Amino acid sequence: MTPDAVLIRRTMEEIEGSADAATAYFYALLFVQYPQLRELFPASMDTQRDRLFRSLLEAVRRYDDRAALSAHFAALGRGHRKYGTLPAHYPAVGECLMAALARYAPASWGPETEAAWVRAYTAISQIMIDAAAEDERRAPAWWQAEIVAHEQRTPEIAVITVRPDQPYPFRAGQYTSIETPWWPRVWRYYSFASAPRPDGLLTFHVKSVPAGWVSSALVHRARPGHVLRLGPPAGSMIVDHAAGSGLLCLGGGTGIAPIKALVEDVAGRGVPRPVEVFYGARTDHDLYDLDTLLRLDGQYDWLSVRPVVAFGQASVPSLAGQLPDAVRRYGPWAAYDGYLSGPPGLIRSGWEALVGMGIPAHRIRHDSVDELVS
Ligand SMILES: NC(=O)C1=CN([C@@H]2O[C@H](COP(=O)(O)OP(=O)(O)OC[C@H]3O[C@@H](n4cnc5c(N)ncnc54)[C@H](O)[C@@H]3O)[C@@H](O)[C@H]2O)C=CC1
Repeated sequence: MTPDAVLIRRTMEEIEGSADAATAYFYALLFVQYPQLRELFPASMDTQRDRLFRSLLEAVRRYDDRAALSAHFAALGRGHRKYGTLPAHYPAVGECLMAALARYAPASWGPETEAAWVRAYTAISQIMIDAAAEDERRAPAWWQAEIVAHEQRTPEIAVITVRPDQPYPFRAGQYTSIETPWWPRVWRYYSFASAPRPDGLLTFHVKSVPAGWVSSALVHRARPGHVLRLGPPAGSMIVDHAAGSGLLCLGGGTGIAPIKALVEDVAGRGVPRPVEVFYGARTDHDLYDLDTLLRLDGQYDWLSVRPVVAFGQASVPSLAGQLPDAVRRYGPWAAYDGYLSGPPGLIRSGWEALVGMGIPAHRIRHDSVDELVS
């Protein structure tokens, strides 16, 4: 570990217990000193506070892995364009961040620690600013997308199709951020439920969650004709077409959406390779996209789809129990690439199961668990 990383880690350890107070102080200071920045943030700051702290923790965790750090913050810099973030905003944020750290980590703060933080913050902001500037040359900061279809699959789940106002380039397995007209500046992440299509339309599977403003609005309020905003595509849960290995995919709940996109991607390549999909739901009523997946299963002999139902009697042929346990009953899987998509608990237990069955960690792909919960 570099000396800077040691100092930075110490600050974070000290601040961990009072992270909420420190982030609240940081934002209060920022909005008092720089009131013009307030309009870049949502009216309610609850989720935003957690995000900042998680982002700092992420930076600290990866501080000595420069390649991972750069990739993470470059994506964050591109993602910040949709908020209207400008290079001039970074020093203001840095100044208030240092003030919050100094106040809430007094034991580890001092000239040396401050210098280490300034170096780290300067490097990170430069990565974000450069990535945003480069992105500006080839892509808009956001896309407007009109809802063209809204299909209610269960009382909580809707399948929503939108038409972006400009071409939207992405890869199957990726996700984007969505803002609704009802909650300005509140963005949530959703995976694309299809591979890129010739008509340019994009589809998302949305489940309304308790206290989920964006998801509830998308499921219960949004209708064809409403216009959403989309951020840039992100995520690395994509198919490596250079490799010929099989794909072992675990999709839980609406987590089946990007898995379906991956299946379409493999089909579109026309190079058959084994794809084994385990589609999990709590009860068989929650298997809202089973018909589509079974249709694909019938169409392609390299694809196998197995529904897995955690609780209750199932009216369709399916496996019983939790997804990772069901996967363990089949195999061997060591030669497969693993894909995990669904609630954070499933990603964690699925990851352990796949590693336990011999798939190396670097061949297991999933999205950031932090982004899924926010
Ligand atoms: N790219 C991704 O990873 C995507 C993730 N999601 C996430 O998927 C979730 C979908 O929510 P719901 O449909 O309500 O899912 P859910 O709670 O109904 O669970 C879906 C499946 O995951 C299993 N599961 C849940 N917790 C588990 C655990 N701790 N260990 C093992 N298995 C577990 C359930 O048994 C079920 O088979 C949301 O959190 C959403 O953010 C949704 C779309 C894409």
